[in-house]
Amino acid sequence: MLGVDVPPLAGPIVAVTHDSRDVVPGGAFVAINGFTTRGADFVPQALERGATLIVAEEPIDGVPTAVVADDRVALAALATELAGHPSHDLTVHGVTGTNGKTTSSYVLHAILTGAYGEAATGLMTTAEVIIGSEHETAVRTTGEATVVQANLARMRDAGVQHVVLETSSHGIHLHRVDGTRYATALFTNLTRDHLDLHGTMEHYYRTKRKLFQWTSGPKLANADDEWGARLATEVEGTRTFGAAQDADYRIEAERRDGVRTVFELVTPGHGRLTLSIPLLGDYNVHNVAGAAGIALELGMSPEVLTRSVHEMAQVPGRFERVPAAVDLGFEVVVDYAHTDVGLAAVLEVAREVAGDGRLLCVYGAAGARDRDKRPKMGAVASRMADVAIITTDDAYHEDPQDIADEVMAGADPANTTIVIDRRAAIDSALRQAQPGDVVVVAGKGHERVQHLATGDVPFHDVTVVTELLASR
Ligand SMILES: CC(=O)N[C@H]1[C@@H](OP(=O)(O)OP(=O)(O)OC[C@H]2O[C@@H](n3ccc(=O)[nH]c3=O)[C@H](O)[C@@H]2O)O[C@H](CO)[C@@H](O)[C@@H]1O[C@H](C)C(=O)N[C@@H](C)C(=O)N[C@H](CCC(=O)O)C(=O)O
Ligand SMILES: Nc1ncnc2c1ncn2[C@@H]1O[C@H](COP(=O)(O)OP(=O)(O)OP(=O)(O)O)[C@@H](O)[C@H]1O
Repeated sequence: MLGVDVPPLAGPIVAVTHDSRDVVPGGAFVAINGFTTRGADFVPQALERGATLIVAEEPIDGVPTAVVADDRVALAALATELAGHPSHDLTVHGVTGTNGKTTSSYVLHAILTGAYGEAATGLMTTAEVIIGSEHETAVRTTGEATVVQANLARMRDAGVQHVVLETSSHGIHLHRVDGTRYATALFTNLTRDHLDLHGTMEHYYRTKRKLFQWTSGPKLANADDEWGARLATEVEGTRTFGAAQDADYRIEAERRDGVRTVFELVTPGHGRLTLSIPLLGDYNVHNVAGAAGIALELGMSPEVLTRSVHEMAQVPGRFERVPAAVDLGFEVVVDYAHTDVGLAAVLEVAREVAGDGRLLCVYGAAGARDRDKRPKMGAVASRMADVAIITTDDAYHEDPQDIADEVMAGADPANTTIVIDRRAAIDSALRQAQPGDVVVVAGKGHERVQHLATGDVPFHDVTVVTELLASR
């Protein structure tokens, strides 16, 4: 299976992992040569925990080792074999791109659920893993191969038929989806990101292109994105969606209808469809158009498609409206925007919804990464919101006050204050909100934990907002 001779084994391998802390007796440990540490250093721990097979790129002194050309390829091969190649029994839909993967994945999942029923569908995204009616919080966008294969196997065993798999470029590049057979592929867009892993945009693009090269069935790329347009010319059988005149699935006549968006999708096989979606923002029209295109390419009826997107639930933590606020006459929106660009996008849509009302924004910058964006976020919030409250995001090992001060450096003190405690900051915004106003709580979206130097604490913005409103 690994293409190498393995040392004699006492019995069959019962499990595989790349993390010595997760080794079980009778399991295999793949010692990965990581970016920061060497898995080989943890072989003694793996053996202590009962590993009966050690796999590595180099022989390990004194330990019978199965030497492989690529440790991550081997990890995926073992994981896929142990899970029994579950993707071969499923229809797997891959969604990739820099932005919009999670939202597009939810839309496609909603359409597939509308067509085949909840029990027949599954989803793996940044926000959640869904197996039929069961929802679990996800850890990564695209988990390790062991996680991907185990989840696919659970879905197969539960009777799921269609799985939407959000596929990050890390997932592709680090072989987390090797062994997964994709039936369809959707590409949302490509913008500057993850260059620490890829080095160049060209490498980033080529990594995402692999998903399309692996997929035999329907493939759809965003014609309004230069990389998407290129993808359509480079991978045979790829069709396009977007507002571009030559897009196969063309977006037209987009308009906002309260807290919904209505648009027309001009399709190659079913003429002009009118879609009404509970999502706002031009980018979400693109996310729906791509997912709708895949569904139609699969042969789904336009009626099922139209009904499914009309009735779809909100996407967790992506412009998620908190119902409890609506009764009080204002809107509270929880969003995952955690960069200046993301914040500007969400505030632009929120401003439209607010109309003559005021826009209040609670936000913060994460610790331990990308300090440049902090003052930029401060500037965006001050410019676009009427009232801005800087608070703590995931501070990690940093002092939240230091981060807030750096955000404040770009903000206008005339409309910005700092409230370090996130619950108190949200409470302050809610207390100031009047009927007609919109409060945006940005940064953590679907997340349920806040990472602080003092430890992890449970924190879920939607829950906190709901609790605070209930206690009024
Ligand atoms: C940058 C990146 O992707 N890093 C991944 C990489 O880490 P690494 O090479 O630094 O690992 P390492 O710390 O050097 O450790 C080497 C090996 O020793 C093992 N080890 C380590 C300690 C120990 O006690 N025992 C042990 O066995 C580790 O499990 C690992 O196998 O290999 C690890 C094992 O495969 C991954 O867990 C890790 O993902 C980290 C956690 C991560 O944060 N990844 C993010 C960036 C990511 O993948 N994000 C994308 C989404 C991107 C997006 O679209 O926004 C995602 O799909 O989630
Ligand atoms: N098609 C799109 N184009 C540009 N921006 C988008 C698009 N879709 C969503 N966004 C923005 O990106 C944010 C994250 O959206 P989403 O979670 O769907 O993307 P993602 O690619 O899955 O990112 P992540 O994996 O970090 O969740 C949204 O809150 C929105 O501000």
